[in-house]
Amino acid sequence: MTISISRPVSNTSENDSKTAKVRESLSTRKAISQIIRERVIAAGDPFFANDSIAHHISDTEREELKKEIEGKLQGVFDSLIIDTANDHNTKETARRVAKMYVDEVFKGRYHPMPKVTDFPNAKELDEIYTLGPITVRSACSHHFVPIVGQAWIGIVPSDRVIGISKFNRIVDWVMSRPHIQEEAAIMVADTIENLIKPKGLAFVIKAQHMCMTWRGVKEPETKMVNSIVRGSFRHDPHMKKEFFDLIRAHGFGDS
Ligand SMILES: Nc1nc2c(ncn2[C@@H]2O[C@H](COP(=O)(O)OP(=O)(O)OP(=O)(O)O)[C@@H](O)[C@H]2O)c(=O)[nH]1
Repeated sequence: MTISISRPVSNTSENDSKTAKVRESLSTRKAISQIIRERVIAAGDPFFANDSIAHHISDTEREELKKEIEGKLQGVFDSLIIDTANDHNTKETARRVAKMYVDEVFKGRYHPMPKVTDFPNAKELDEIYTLGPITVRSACSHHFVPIVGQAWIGIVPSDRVIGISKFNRIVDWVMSRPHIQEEAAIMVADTIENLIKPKGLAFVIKAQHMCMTWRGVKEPETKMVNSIVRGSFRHDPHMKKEFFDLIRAHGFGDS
């Protein structure tokens, strides 16, 4: 008796060519960071560490970008000779750090600005109001370690006002990028100015840089303070003084 066993017919040369095509497309497919970078360059937009590139990235691409960053960070941990395959503490660290960069500490680069509703300045208020302290969290561009501090805002409104919580949201969004403090202050001031075009705008930031406390000179006390004054705060010394007196009364200068 002859028993015949039927097997699926395997067309080896056809399969080989399919595999080759998949390999080729994987090897020639651009990394998502490259696709986004080319888009940003084509638009003529800057992409320094403290620039937002959120408007060039879709939600799906952001997820893909995190995967790419995770792979690259894994390479860093491999080069640091950490046994991430067996060390229960660092097994998922590449994924965690990629997510932390894109969705949390640097979300001001990859996520759009929070929605800000503005209202008419119905009573035509043209006195100073101040807001603070606003907790500031950022990271320095030089070492990628935290900058932590406080900020105060002074406004003399024109015809539009925004809800006060939106100032905290804007500060958080702008600061959530790698920065140097001087440029961060200018960027926050520019963002607020573009939104409500106030008659006067003051922004003061006081922060401690972990690149100076945790490493380097290891100086635990030094804080950097810088201020931006525009419009009526710049032209009128009495208004400027009133602003600084007001924020001093609300904690600026206490430590
Ligand atoms: N102007 C300014 N400098 C900053 C800021 N954040 C960090 N720095 C400083 O940037 C400098 C970078 O200096 P480098 O000499 O390139 O780096 P480094 O050799 O690691 O320097 P050290 O920190 O002195 O060890 C350091 O002195 C930091 O203290 C900031 O927001 N503004």
